[in-house]
Amino acid sequence: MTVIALLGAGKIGEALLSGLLKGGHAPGDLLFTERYEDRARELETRYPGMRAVTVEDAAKRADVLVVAVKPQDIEPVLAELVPLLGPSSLVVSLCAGLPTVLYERSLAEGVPVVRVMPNTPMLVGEAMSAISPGRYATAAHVAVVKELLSHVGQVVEVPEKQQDAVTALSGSGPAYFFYLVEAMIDAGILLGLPRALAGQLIIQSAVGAAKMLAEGEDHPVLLREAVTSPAGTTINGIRELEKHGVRAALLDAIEAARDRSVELGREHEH
Ligand SMILES: NC(=O)C1=CN([C@@H]2O[C@H](COP(=O)(O)OP(=O)(O)OC[C@H]3O[C@@H](n4cnc5c(N)ncnc54)[C@H](OP(=O)(O)O)[C@@H]3O)[C@@H](O)[C@H]2O)C=CC1
Ligand SMILES: O=C(O)[C@@H]1CCC=N1
Repeated sequence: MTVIALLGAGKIGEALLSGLLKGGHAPGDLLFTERYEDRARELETRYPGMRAVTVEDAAKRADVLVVAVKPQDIEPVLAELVPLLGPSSLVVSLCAGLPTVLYERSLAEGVPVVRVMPNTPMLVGEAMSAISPGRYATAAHVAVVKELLSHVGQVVEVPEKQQDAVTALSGSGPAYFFYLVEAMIDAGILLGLPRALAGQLIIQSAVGAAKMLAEGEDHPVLLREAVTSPAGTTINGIRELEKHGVRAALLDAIEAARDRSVELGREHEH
């Protein structure tokens, strides 16, 4: 089985480890590095068989090194990796905004790098991951990464220049859905429903709507129209959403997220 080492096991790193375990990956083939002992012990306890290792060990033993630190923390990680990696290594970066060229400039010549933007639904095997090979990554490297990520959800390959937009849409996307659900549960509270009931009503509605969308039988516009009866309740709700500019707010929000991804890349240009 492919040995995977995660450099930085925070939220997305843990989601990947947990998703791979659920997908049948052997815990002994999953390694991770962590800055703090306490976090390392916490993960080892939560996922028996999985081991915290040093960066050196990770580089020696892993077929795939997955970088999952915050973009702001990348420099020391790269500095540690420089003497450890060569063309037979494979680096997968999950970091928002960081281009493959940043790695290629720092690491030894020929080290293959694949940039990936996943999302946290990896935890439940429903990730959307977009992958882009860097300069030294071959079709075989791409196939390895695709296979790996296919255990935790869907995978698409995109040109690297689309990764900032992808990050804004599917990388950050789950947060926007959670935010909407949270706001709708509050609306239930406003209308006098108990919180647990409001939660159940909205979450199951979200699951049902997501399933209809995923089955792809109809365009979202048609699905929405089918709920919107003439002179009914839904159109009154929609009028308020339009009045408050929710569509424009979503366009602006996702554009702002894209801009931040571009900025994160620029902050590490030099
Ligand atoms: N969260 C998400 O939904 C997504 C995140 N990403 C990307 O994944 C990366 C991680 O994000 P996220 O998981 O949210 O962030 P977290 O801060 O939760 O995770 C990063 C982890 O890396 C650890 N770390 C930092 N430096 C080192 C180091 N030198 N060696 C070992 N571990 C280190 C951090 O420790 P400490 O806590 O001590 O700082 C932390 O546990 C980011 O680059 C982000 O852009 C991509 C897609 C989705
Ligand atoms: O907020 C972030 O920067 C990360 C990248 C995509 C989702 N979370």
